[in-house]
Amino acid sequence: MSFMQALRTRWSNADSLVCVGLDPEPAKFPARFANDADAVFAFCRDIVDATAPYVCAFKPQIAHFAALGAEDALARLIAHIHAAHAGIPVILDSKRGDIGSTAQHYAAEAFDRYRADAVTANPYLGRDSVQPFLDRADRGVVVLCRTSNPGAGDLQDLVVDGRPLYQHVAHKVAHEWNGHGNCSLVVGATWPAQLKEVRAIVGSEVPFLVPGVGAQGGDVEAVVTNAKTADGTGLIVSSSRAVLYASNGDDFAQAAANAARELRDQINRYR
Ligand SMILES: O=C(O)c1cc(=O)[nH]c(=O)n1[C@@H]1O[C@H](COP(=O)(O)O)[C@@H](O)[C@H]1O
Repeated sequence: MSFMQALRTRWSNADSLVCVGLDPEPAKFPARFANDADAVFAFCRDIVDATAPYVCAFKPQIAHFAALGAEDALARLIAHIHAAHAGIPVILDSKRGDIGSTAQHYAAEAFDRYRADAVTANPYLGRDSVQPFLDRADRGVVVLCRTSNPGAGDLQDLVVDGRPLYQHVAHKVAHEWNGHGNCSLVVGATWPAQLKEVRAIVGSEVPFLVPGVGAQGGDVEAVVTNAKTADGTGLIVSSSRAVLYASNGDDFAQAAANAARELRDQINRYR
C-alpha cells in the first residue's frame, strides 16, 4: 500500500490525525532505563506500543538517533512498527536536500535502509534535488514549506515575484512536483494564518505535516479550522516531547497514551 493510501486508511480507521514524533533524549527517560544498554530502542518501542491506537503515523527524527550512534535502534524501531502495527505509516524526519546524485543515496537511506513510508525533504536546492524522492511513487515526500521555528520567516517570508517564498514552494509542490500524488507539505502549527494561505494555494489533495503543537505552543483549534480539508482530514498533527515525556515515572507509557488520546480528541472536536 502506498504512503498516501495508508495515511488515508489510518485517518479513517483510527479516526485520528495525530502523529507521535519519536525524538529520544536519554536524559529525559524514566529511571528504569538507566542501566539498559538498549534504552533508546526500548523506550521508543514502549511509547509506540502505548500510543499506536491513537495515531495516524509515527515520525522518528533521525538526528536524535544518529547523535547517539543509535542508527541500529532506529532501524529496529521502524521494523517493529511495521511488524507490530502494520498499516501505520512511518515518516522519517531527516530533512535531506543535496544535488541529485547524492540525493539518490538519501532516498535509498530513507526508503531502503530504514524502510520509511515517507521522508521530510528540504526544497532549497530545487526540483532535481527532490526528484529521487519524488520518483518513489509509493512513498511520501514531505517538503518543508513554512516551518514552525521562530526564524522561519528569515528566508521563507522573503518576497519573490510578488509573494513570499513559502507560497512559491507550496505552489510548485502542489502543481508541478506532485505528478505521482505523493507530496505533502510541512507547515508549522505556530503559524495559523500561513496554514490557511497554504491550504488555499494547494487545495485538498496535499496533506500537511503540522509540527508545533504541544512543546512549541501551537493552537490546536486554529490549526484544524484553518488547514483541514472539506472532509475533515488533510492533516498529520505531530507532537513529540509533550507525548514522549508526559511523565518520567513508571507510568510514562500510560501518560504518553493519555496525551496522544487527548490530542486526538481535541483535534476531532474541530474537524
Ligand atoms: O519536519 C519536522 O518534523 C519539523 C518541521 C518543523 O517545521 N518544525 C518541527 O518542529 N519539526 C520537527 O518536529 C518535532 C517537534 O517536536 P516537539 O516540539 O517536541 O513536538 C521535532 O522533531 C522537529 O525536528
